[in-house]
Amino acid sequence: MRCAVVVFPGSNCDADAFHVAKYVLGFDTQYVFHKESFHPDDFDLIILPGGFSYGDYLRPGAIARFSPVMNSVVQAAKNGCFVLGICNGFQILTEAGLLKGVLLRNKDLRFHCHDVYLRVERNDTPFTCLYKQGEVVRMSIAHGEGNYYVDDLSSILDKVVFRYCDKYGRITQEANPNGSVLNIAGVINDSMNVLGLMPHPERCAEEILGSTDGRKLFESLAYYLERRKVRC
Ligand SMILES: NC(=O)CC[C@H](N)C(=O)O
Repeated sequence: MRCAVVVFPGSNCDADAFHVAKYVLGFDTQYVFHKESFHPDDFDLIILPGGFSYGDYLRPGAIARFSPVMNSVVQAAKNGCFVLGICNGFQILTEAGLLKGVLLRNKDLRFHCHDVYLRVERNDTPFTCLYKQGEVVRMSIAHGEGNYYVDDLSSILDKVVFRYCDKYGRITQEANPNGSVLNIAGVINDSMNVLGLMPHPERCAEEILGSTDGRKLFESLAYYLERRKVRC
C-alpha cells in the first residue's frame, strides 16, 4: 500500500496518521506537503489528517481546499485512489466537493474531545469490509465543527458509513455529540473510494491506546487492495 499523508499548515494529526500507516500497518508511507503535487497513480491511499488547517479561518477546510496539493488529490480521487479524510480531512473533502454535505459548528457550540460509539452502517465498502454489518465500535472525537448537515438527505442515505450510537448500537439523541443529522459520523462518495469521518481511527489503532477499533479501517483497505477482484 503506497500511502500519502498530506500536511497542511495547522494539521496536527499528521504524525499520528503517519505512525499508524507506516509502523502499525506497514504501509509504504510518506508525507506530502500542501504546496506539492503528485501523479494520480503515485499512491493507493491518500490521508487528509485532522487538525486546524489554516487556523480553521473562514470555515474549517475552506482555505485548505485551495491548496496546490488538492488538485492532485482531486485527480487521484477521480482516478480511483482511496482518499480518507479524518476530522479536519473530512471538512476539507466536503469543502472540495469530493463528499456531499457540510460540517457545521457543534450544536452546543462546545469542542468535544472524548470517545464515542459508532455503528458500522455499511461493511460493503473498501474502508469497512473487515467490520461486521451493524458492529458497534469505539473511537475518539476531537472537534468543534462536526455537525454534519446536508440539504438533500435522500441523496446521502445510502452513503452513510458510520453513525453515532450508544454502546448497544441504538441511534439516540444522547449518543449524538454534535447535532449531526441522523447521527451521521462518516460518509462515502458514489464511487466508494472517498471516505470522510469525524472520529479518529488513527487514535485507536493500538492496544496501548485502549482500543484497536480504528485499525480495522486501515486493515480493510489493505485487504481490499490485495483482493481487488474479490468482492468484500
Ligand atoms: N481534530 C480535528 O481535526 C479538529 C477539527 C476541526 N478543525 C474542528 O475543531 O472542528
